[in-house]
Amino acid sequence: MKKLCIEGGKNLNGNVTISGSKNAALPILFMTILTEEKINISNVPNLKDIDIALQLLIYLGAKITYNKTLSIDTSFINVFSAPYHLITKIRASIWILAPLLARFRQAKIFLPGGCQIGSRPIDLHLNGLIKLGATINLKDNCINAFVKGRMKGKYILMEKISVGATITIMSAATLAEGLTIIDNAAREPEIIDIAKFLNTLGANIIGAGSNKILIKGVLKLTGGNHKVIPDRIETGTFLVAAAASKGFITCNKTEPKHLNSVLIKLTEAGANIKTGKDWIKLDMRNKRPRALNICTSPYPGFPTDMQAQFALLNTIATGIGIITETIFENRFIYTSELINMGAKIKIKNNSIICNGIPTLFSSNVFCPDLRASATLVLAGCIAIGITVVNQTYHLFRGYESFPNKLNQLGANIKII
Ligand SMILES: CC(=O)N[C@H]1[C@@H](OP(=O)(O)OP(=O)(O)OC[C@H]2O[C@@H](n3ccc(=O)[nH]c3=O)[C@H](O)[C@@H]2O)O[C@H](CO)[C@@H](O)[C@@H]1O
Ligand SMILES: C=C(OP(=O)(O)O)C(=O)O
Repeated sequence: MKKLCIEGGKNLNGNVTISGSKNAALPILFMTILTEEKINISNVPNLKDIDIALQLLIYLGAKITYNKTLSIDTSFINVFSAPYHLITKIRASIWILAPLLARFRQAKIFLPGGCQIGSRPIDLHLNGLIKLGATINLKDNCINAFVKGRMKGKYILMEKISVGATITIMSAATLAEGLTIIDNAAREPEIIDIAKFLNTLGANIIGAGSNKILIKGVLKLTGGNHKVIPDRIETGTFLVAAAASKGFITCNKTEPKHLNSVLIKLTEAGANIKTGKDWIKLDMRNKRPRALNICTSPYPGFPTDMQAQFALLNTIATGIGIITETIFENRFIYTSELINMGAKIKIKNNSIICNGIPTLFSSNVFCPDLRASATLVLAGCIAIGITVVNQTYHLFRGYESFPNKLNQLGANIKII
């Protein structure tokens, strides 16, 4: 596995172009199964997770070509089960289940993979499908699902807000008979993008972005074109890169509206922020951040996927900051690596208390998950000395050209 060797002590300054959203592109790719007609998708990020999703589609029989835009033709799909070695590599593979079930009335998949940041059950996905009429058997980590005829629209009250389960139910309900109402739905921008994509194909979805989504099932979807939204978590990560390194950055091709809660916290930390239609500028030159208190929550709250990056900001801030994680129960594994770099962090229940110090020192660190990987790379960029970042598999799952983009901002990262 690749390692990164980082010479630290750098200010990160300049312009960065934000890639398409991983967490919007992945479900959209699997939803191409819902139609027999050709679909063109642009702004798909070049990531390991996307490669795996495409391999899964190809395994099922899809024909895929790429020329700046991904063209996907799923009319040839004739396999309804997916292989263990692919499905278990990514969390997003769960989203193959509902489209197969909706179009072919059957699917067989293993439990999905993804970041090990908690137990991450899939009960809400499966219960949603069962409510819509599917029969599901779960045995030996394998899900066997089938349905007689079309699924039937229902009122579904989500007992917990889940991005993934909201997407599964939207997907199934699109081709179901009658009206489905998802109450207490996730409100993330990725959900809005998915609804926009499905509506382009002829679906009838309203309310995405609110906590109640109404889906009137249609018999068939057509083909169409879609451009994936910018990656708000990649944007937030680069803003933290500049804020933690006393830098000045412009993130281009992004969507400032999707980052409200993150921008509020960066401003509270002392950053000077300006936004335009598709750009965000952050200036933190000659300033140490002020420590922040943060509590993660579903959108529009502060994203759990930005928790680790902001913990890094607190490590070198003035004062004491408390970050509380409410979404995943095991998302602080990376803190031991930051402590090895000198950070003063204590874990108490689902919070980390950080006493800011002026600088971190280099170390040999190991990446436990995706956002932690990016955080440890940024820590290496600002620490004194040479940091070696090991286990970078997760980093390349979710960030396009991360070392290159950082090097263009003045970092010195070598892939070894
Ligand atoms: C590929 C992708 O888009 N991943 C994102 C997605 O993950 P993912 O879709 O897995 O996250 P969810 O929103 O579903 O999870 C939220 C909470 O609900 C729980 N839960 C979820 C499903 C279920 O059936 N039962 C259940 O109990 C989870 O364990 C977690 O505690 O949203 C998370 C929350 O914003 C992000 O951190 C991930 O980056
Ligand atoms: C947790 C994440 O990804 P996944 O759900 O794919 O594991 C993430 O994107 O931060």
